[in-house]
Amino acid sequence: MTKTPQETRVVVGMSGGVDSSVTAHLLKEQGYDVIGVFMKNWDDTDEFGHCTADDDFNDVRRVCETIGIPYYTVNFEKQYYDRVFQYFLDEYTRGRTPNPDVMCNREIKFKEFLDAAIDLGADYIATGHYARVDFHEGEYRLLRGVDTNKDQTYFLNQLNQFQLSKTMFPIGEIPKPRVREIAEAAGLATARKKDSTGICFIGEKNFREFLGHYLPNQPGEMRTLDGVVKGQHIGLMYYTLGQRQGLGIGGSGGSGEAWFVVGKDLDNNVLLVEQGQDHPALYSTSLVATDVRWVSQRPKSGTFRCVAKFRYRQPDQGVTVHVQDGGACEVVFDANQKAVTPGQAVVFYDGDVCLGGGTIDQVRALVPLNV
Ligand SMILES: Nc1ncnc2c1ncn2[C@@H]1O[C@H](COP(=O)(O)OP(=O)(O)OP(=O)(O)O)[C@@H](O)[C@H]1O
Repeated sequence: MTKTPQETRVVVGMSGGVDSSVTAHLLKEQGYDVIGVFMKNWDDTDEFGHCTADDDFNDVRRVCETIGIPYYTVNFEKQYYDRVFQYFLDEYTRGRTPNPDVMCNREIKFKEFLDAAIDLGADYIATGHYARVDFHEGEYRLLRGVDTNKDQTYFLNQLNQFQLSKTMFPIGEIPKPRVREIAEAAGLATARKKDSTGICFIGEKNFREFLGHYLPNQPGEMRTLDGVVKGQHIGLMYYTLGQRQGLGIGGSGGSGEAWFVVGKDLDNNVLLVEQGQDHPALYSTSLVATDVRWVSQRPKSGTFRCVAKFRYRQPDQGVTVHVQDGGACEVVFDANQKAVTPGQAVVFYDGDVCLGGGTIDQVRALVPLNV
C-alpha cells in the first residue's frame, strides 16, 4: 500500500546551501515528514579554532527552524578520509586527475548517509542535486535535471537501482533562478548565499599548497615530444592535461605560441609540453574506461552508440562504446576530443537518461606520445 506524504519520512541532506534548503522546504510544503541532516566530512578548523562546517551547520539550523523541521548532524570524517580522500591522493600519486565528487556521491552521500537516514526511519533521502529519478518499465532511471545548465548527473553516474529507489531530487524539476525565488519567498536564510565552487575539502585554499601538504614534491623536467628540455616542473601532480597556465615557459621558442601540457611520463618524472592550442598531441581518438557501472539492472554489452561527456558541462559528444569482457569499455569518439584526462569520469547518456559511467583509464592520443 502506498504511503501518504504524511506517513513518508524523508531525510534531506542539508549542506547549508540554497539548493538543499529549498529541497527541504518543498518537501515540507508537500506534507512529507521531513528531517534535515548535516554531514561533517572534513575538519578544516584553522589556527583560530574556526571551521567552515560550523558556519554551514549554523545556516542549516536557521533554515530548519524557519521551515519547522528537526535537524541533526552526522560525522563521516573517517569514512570520507578512507574512501574519498585516500582515493584522491592515490590518483594524484599516479599522475591522474581524480573526481572526488563522483566518489563522494557513491561512497558517502548515497551510502553512509543513506544508511544513517534508514536508521532514522527514512523511506527516502533527498538532496539538492539537479537531477531527476523516474520509474520506467520496471526500473529506476537517472535523468538530467530540467535546468540543463545545472544538470549534475555527471557526478551521480555511479548510482545503482537501490540508491535511486531511495532518492528524491525535488529541485531537479526546477530551473535554478526559480530555486532562489522560492528561497526568497519562503524567507530562507540561505536565499542569497553564494553557490559553493571547487572541491569541498579545499574550498578557497590554494590547491598547490593544499596538495603539497599531503604528497611529496618531485620536481623534474619539462620536455617536448622530441625530447627538448623546455624548463622545470614542480611535481607532475600539479599539472593536468591541456593545462596552459602556470608552466612558466610563456611563448618561448618555436612558433611563439603558448605551451600546453600534453602528457606525463611518470617513469621518468617528465612533463610533456607542446606548443599551440590545437597541437595534435592535445587530441585523442578514443579512451578505455574502467570501474564502469550501469544504472540499469540490465548492464550494457557488446557495441552500442550513445552520447558521452568527458568532463562536467561539456556538450554531448557522439561515441561508439565497445563493452569488453570484464566490464571495461572502449569508447571511440565520432570527433577527435581535446584534453581527455585520465582519472576523470566518462558518463554515457541516451537523450535525458544517464546510462552510467566509469573512470577514464587510458586515452589514445592522435599522435603517439612515446611514453
Ligand atoms: N555537508 C553536507 N551535509 C548534508 N548534505 C550535503 C552536504 N553537502 C552536500 N550535501 C547534499 O548534496 C547536494 C549537492 O551537493 P553540492 O556540493 O553539489 O551542493 P550544491 O549544488 O551547491 O547545493 P547546496 O546549494 O545545497 O549546497 C546538496 O544539495 C545537499 O543535498
